[in-house]
Amino acid sequence: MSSTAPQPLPQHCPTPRELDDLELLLSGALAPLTAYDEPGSPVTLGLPADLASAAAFELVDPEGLPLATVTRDGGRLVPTALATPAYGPFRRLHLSPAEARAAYAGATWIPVADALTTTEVADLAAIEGPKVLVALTGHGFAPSLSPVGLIRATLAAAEEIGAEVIAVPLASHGDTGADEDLALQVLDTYAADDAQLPLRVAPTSSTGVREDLGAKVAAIVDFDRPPLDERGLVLFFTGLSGSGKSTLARALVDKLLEQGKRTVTSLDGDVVRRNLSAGLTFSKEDRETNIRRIGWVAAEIARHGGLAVVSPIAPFDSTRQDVRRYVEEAGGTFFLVHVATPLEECERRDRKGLYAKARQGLIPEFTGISSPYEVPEDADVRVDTTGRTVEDALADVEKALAAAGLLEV
Ligand SMILES: Nc1ncnc2c1ncn2[C@@H]1O[C@H](COP(=O)(O)OS(=O)(=O)O)[C@@H](OP(=O)(O)O)[C@H]1O
Ligand SMILES: Nc1ncnc2c1ncn2[C@@H]1O[C@H](COP(=O)(O)OP(=O)(O)O)[C@@H](O)[C@H]1O
Repeated sequence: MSSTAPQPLPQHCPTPRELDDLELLLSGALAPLTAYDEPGSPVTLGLPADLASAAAFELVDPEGLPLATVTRDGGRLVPTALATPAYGPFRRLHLSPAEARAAYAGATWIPVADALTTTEVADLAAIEGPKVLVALTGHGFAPSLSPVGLIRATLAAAEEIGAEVIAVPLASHGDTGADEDLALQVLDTYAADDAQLPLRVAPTSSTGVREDLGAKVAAIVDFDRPPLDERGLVLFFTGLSGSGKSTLARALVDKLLEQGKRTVTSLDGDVVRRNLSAGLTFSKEDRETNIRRIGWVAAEIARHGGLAVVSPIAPFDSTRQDVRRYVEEAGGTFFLVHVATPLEECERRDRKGLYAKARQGLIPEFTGISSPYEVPEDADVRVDTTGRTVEDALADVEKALAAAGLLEV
């Protein structure tokens, strides 16, 4: 007897940008777009190689909840809703165009992509009739505030204006022109024939903290985006084995603890491999897993305004970029220190005798010998420790941190 049980569809968890797109495709907010990968549209879906030719698959959220099935129609990837996420702050404000029109038809529709100033609040309060502030909370669209910060700031302004607030997670697609066009299209869908105002803030500009904010809005902005030197910070030391990462990181951590201004979490490469990453090898895949784990923990520390000092080899550029993204998405600052001590000096030091073993072929895939190290081109500071004292080399890092307004040691 042959089994005829249907095979479950393969699953894929999209990026935060693609998840925002999914919500708007399904709610009708991106009309006339109803699918990913329409010709000429920035609303695309990246798929792993194993799904590149799958006829159908499921999109799941990061917790594994199936949100939609996707089928192919020519080159288009057409989603059909399975579930609507019921969680997330201010979910009740995520109205589809149909829901929003049922509630607020006849209003003036006002897109908001940053905290509103007192002048803007006064101008908007002077507009006659009902008003709806449309907070554009999608991934990367309003980069000066987090999505929840933007909604909180908009709600505070709305109280003074006498307006309603809805949240529309329109994401940035990395192209200002395309972003503005999509914003216009989305607003047209919500406003239909009602009055609407143009978008005031260039969507992808990081405007920093705006001047002239009312007290309530300013307090929300301060909480959401504290000054640089109070924000979460991840100091990421990368470099060859023996370059001096741990020594510099440890010296810095000690100074910070003596100073007593901030709490510090240290995630040293060797130490992490004995606990968080126990059992991982030095294959490319396992190294990437190791660095992403470190990055994930460091980003959570940054989310709470903490300071994490991490010092793995982290030989691959793309994984370092992933960590930068995790940290920045958590509202923290990522600061990359390349401990650029040359291989010859690291090998001369050979503190643990590993280079000698690697040269004899006793340790496979050894960084710098039989496994690559991709030199970072995005380092905030580069330090070659050859012939220098620890204090002297560390001073370069401290100067760069101070110059960036991040930390005074
Ligand atoms: N094959 C191979 N290649 C490189 N390094 C090796 C290897 N095997 C063991 N070790 C020891 O492990 C430490 C590096 O671990 P990391 O977690 O920092 O490496 S990675 O970021 O995952 O590439 C590294 O420690 P550090 O000297 O502190 O860098 C080495 O002591
Ligand atoms: N200026 C310097 N900064 C950091 N380490 C130095 C310096 N000069 C010499 N060293 C020595 O280099 C070695 C670096 O080892 P370590 O800090 O464990 O490197 P890594 O963590 O990159 O593997 C230590 O023995 C340290 O004493």
